[in-house]
Amino acid sequence: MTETSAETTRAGFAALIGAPNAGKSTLLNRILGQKISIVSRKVQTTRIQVRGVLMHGASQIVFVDTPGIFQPKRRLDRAMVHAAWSGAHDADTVVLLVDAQKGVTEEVQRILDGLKASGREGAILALNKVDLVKPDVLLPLAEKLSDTGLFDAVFMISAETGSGVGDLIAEVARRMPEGPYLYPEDHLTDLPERLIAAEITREKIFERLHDELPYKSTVETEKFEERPDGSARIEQTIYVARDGHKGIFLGKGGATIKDIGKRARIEISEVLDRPVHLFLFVKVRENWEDDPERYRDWGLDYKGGA
Ligand SMILES: Nc1nc2c(ncn2[C@@H]2O[C@H](COP(=O)(O)OP(=O)(O)OP(=O)(O)O)[C@@H](O)[C@H]2O)c(=O)[nH]1
Repeated sequence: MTETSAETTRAGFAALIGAPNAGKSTLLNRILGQKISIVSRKVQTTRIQVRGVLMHGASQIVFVDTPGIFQPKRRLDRAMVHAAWSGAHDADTVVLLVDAQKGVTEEVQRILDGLKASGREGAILALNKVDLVKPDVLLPLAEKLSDTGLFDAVFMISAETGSGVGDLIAEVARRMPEGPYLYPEDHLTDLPERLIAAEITREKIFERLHDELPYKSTVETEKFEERPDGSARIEQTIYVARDGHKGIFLGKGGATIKDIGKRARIEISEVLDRPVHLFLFVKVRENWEDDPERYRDWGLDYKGGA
């Protein structure tokens, strides 16, 4: 090696895997200290692999936030699960996040089986949401999971409060392979800003509308213009599956869409760190879930869902 710097640099990929709602997005947002991955109380809100880059000492960790792994039924679901597993497969380190309150559910068991089948050893186990459970529940759960032989480190964390997260990061950093940095040091995410903006609007839709409707819609940033005054002009379309859904998204006198737009604009402007003018449109596009183009936009493999 011709390394001349005093300290050896390390860089690699860490995949966060877990059942839907385990807290992957919350953890990633806490680690990176900025909102980049959509968080919602509803399951399966992460459709794309969001990468965040963290510098920790001389280590650069590229985090991959995978869609929750669940039993897939529809094509889109299958593509998401496929993306989650390939994220884990390509990573240098895998962190399995388990909701300590729920314990080893059927979904968790399926992931354990998948990990075992992949032949991967030495994953990191992070028992999350420890703020919600008593210590006497945690220890037996940690033991039960350790007995699988799949993990060589266990952490008890709360992605919500940050407790234990520092130790987890230090361990991930330690496991990164030696090598040059993969991204510039100040690089936070390789998600293009237009995609971040679309994810934020999608999150506001989830907050404002309930039941199945948000799942049956998608948001795309159609135009993203930097203006001379330093602000950004963003046009987004919310695609809905049926004409009947359009009215619900618009609301009485356009009240619903206005509210979604206002909340989204405030947050997009915060995250992008400049004033934002946001224009939202609602359009019907039947079968948007079966359009290969959309899958590419989300970083998913259309055939992965075949
Ligand atoms: N009390 C508590 N709640 C948490 C913690 N971590 C996550 N949550 C909550 O759990 C819910 C799910 O969190 P997400 O981060 O969206 O979960 P996810 O694993 O990314 O979910 P998918 O996108 O569906 O795969 C949210 O309501 C979070 O606020 C924690 O440590 N403590």
